[in-house]
Amino acid sequence: MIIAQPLTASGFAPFGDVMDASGAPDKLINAGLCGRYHDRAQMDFSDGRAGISIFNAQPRTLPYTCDLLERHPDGSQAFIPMTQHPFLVIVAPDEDGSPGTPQAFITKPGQAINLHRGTWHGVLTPLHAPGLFAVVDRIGSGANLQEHTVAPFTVQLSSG
Ligand SMILES: NC(=O)N[C@@H](O)C(=O)O
Ligand code: NI
Repeated sequence: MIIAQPLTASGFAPFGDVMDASGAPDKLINAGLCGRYHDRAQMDFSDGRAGISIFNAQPRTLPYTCDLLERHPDGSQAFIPMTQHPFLVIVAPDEDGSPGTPQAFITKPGQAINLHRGTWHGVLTPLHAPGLFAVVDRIGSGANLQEHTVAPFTVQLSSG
């Protein structure tokens, strides 16, 4: 059983970026009526181009069982929730081309993530309906997908 930890930029740094509107904005724009949290994610594509898609994903129940991790060798992948619902993020370090020990995070409402290119992760895992997300990732040739079956593990939100 893996207990999901609150998502923080520092905790997630080995895997990707956390984007949100917390703290002071980097810029005030639009006559001071809008805070811009500027350039908060490192997009990276080996070729092709960046594309924006909308995902409508089925919510999962907890405890969540994961038996597959994947990664995108040719590009980063950002998941930007279109609701205030928290969602589950499962990632793992690479160990000689295979996923190492997985880690799970639970987002706070309003947090978005950008998985760095090649980061092992579980597929998008909403916990509440609607599971609506804007997704920014690579549009290009080839599958840009490496999947790895893992020994099934379960994820829960807290030990309580
Ligand atoms: N398949 C797809 O576009 N999405 C996955 O990569 C995912 O991480 O959810
Ligand atoms: Ni993915």
